[in-house]
Amino acid sequence: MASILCPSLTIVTSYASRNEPKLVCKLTAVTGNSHSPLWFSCTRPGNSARNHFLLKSSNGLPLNAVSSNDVGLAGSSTAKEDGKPQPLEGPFPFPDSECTGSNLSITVVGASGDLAKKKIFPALFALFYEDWLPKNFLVFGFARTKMTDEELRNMISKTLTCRIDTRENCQDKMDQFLKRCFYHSGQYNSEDHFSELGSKLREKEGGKLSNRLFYLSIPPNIFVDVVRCASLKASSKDGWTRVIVEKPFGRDSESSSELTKSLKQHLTEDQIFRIDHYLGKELVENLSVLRFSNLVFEPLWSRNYIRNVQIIFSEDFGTEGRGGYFDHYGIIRDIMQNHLLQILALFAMETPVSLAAEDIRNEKVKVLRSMRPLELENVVVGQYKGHSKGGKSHPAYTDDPTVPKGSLTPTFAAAALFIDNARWDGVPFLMKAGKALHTKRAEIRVQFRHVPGNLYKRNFGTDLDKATNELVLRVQPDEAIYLKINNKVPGLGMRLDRSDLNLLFRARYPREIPDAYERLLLDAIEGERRLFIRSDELDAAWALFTPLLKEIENKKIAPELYPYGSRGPVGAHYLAARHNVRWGDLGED
Ligand SMILES: NC(=O)C1=CN([C@@H]2O[C@H](COP(=O)(O)OP(=O)(O)OC[C@H]3O[C@@H](n4cnc5c(N)ncnc54)[C@H](OP(=O)(O)O)[C@@H]3O)[C@@H](O)[C@H]2O)C=CC1
Ligand SMILES: O=C1O[C@H](COP(=O)(O)O)[C@@H](O)[C@H](O)[C@H]1O
Repeated sequence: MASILCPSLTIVTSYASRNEPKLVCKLTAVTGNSHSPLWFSCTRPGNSARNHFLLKSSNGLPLNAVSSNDVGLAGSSTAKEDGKPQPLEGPFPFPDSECTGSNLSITVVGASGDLAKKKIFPALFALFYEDWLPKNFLVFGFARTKMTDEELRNMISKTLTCRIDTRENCQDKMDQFLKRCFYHSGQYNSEDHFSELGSKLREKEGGKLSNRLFYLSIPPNIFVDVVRCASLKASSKDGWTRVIVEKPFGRDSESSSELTKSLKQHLTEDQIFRIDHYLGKELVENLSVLRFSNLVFEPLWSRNYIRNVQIIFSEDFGTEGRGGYFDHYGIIRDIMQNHLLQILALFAMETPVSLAAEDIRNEKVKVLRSMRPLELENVVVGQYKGHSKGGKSHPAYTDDPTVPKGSLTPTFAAAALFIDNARWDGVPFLMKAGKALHTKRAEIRVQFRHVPGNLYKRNFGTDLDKATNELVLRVQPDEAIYLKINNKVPGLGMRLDRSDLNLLFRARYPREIPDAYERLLLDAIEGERRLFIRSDELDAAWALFTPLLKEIENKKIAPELYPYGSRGPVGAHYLAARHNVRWGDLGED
């Protein structure tokens, strides 16, 4: 029995959040302005647990409703400056509901590129596969490369995968998905070509109300052209238009604010979704849950109990194939200024007023603005050199033909940062990021202070640091949260040992963890901005790093060379030692 009473009852798009149990759908029926919650069984013919309508977004706003912030382009928006959720006032449009038959069109600009193939199309398919996309959706690829729809489908099909636990209908689902994929070839700065795209979108949308999402998976020098052409010629006339922008968002404060200014000539801030895919990673989402929903952590979350925090990123491969891009940016811009700094801000923020996007982003900005300017003496830079191991030889960074000979661009950096506020005064936040290291890993390590007057002091030997508790959030691979504690070795003597209280996600939750791009695409579709970067966050992040980057470049600081596949430059250890810190990842492979 289908129990969605669509046309006869005006139902606000207040959907059960994707984070809530899916078997119960809470619908809000509206008569005039009053909201009367109703409980519906969401059974549909041939239903499965995943076939439910998703009836409330996680920020409490009507899911997929066209917010007044979204409609139209710059100038026509009535967005409130503080970005607070708008009060719920009827009547509400239902742009993505089955009730209105409205349409969602997603255009991947740069569809022929690496990121599109590797991440975006597979993430869209995964969302479709798991029934997260609205009933009427279209995917368009746009790029200069000449391709037919069929060729695009063929290209995409090579990277689609199904969730392990529900493999049965995989091929069917792929076929259904690919039928919704189309391609248009054009120049990125041609209004005519975007006008053609707009016509094709209209034709496929079949006159339904349309919401349009553009994903800019292209080099940054063409962002503004695309936004101009798309907003003039291919934006939605009756629904929302949103644009996901990939990093890099400039390479310093000036270029970043120039980019923001140019984008805002065509879009309102609420239409711009600046993506940082680390914010979409499962364990980064879990950081706030761990802290704010467990009594045992939040009281310890300050200088009173935390000795230092380490945010570590390493890759066991070099810039293979991306040397040209990378040399213009370097590891500080590529990883630290965005991914690691975003994690730091989430880690260190005060409790937000609510989980609403603006409340969280307000707190993150405060952290970024409280940070002490980064000094060169608190930074170590490195670059990998060629190395042979086990009969295999690995090239140096400067062996990459797309990298200028003699390049000083860092492929490794370590930094000590400080937040000059009451909670974190004096606590070193150490960051380390590097390519071509011995392992691939991203983690957050929290080292706690020594136990005052520790009764077991003499059982630890001379190195009390080794006996302090350490909390580790392993973002990847093998997502885990573990806490290092001290315990007694069983037996008649009193020997102490260190063990892990270990939540290994793969063991506890056998289901595959969604890719970060799935979460972020879905959020953009839902209009949930919590995991996207607001322009003032971006300004604060650049304000912190720009003077340091300029100093490194002006002074032509030579990076310390480290062998491909090693643990990076020793300078990183001296830096940590100067702040009485020992890198927590040293003892682990
Ligand atoms: N690849 C990755 O893992 C990651 C990428 N990013 C960011 O995502 C965006 C896309 O990345 P990626 O897919 O690797 O980029 P690509 O270099 O693969 O470029 C994407 C597409 O843009 C077009 N293009 C490339 N260079 C130019 C140019 N100079 N002028 C005009 N068009 C060009 C090409 O399409 P065509 O020739 O058909 O028009 C290409 O297929 C970039 O901003 C990147 O920084 C961010 C994180 C990770
Ligand atoms: O943004 C980037 O991220 C990737 C690493 O992403 P991950 O999800 O695979 O950890 C990095 O390789 C790339 O240089 C950088 O631009």
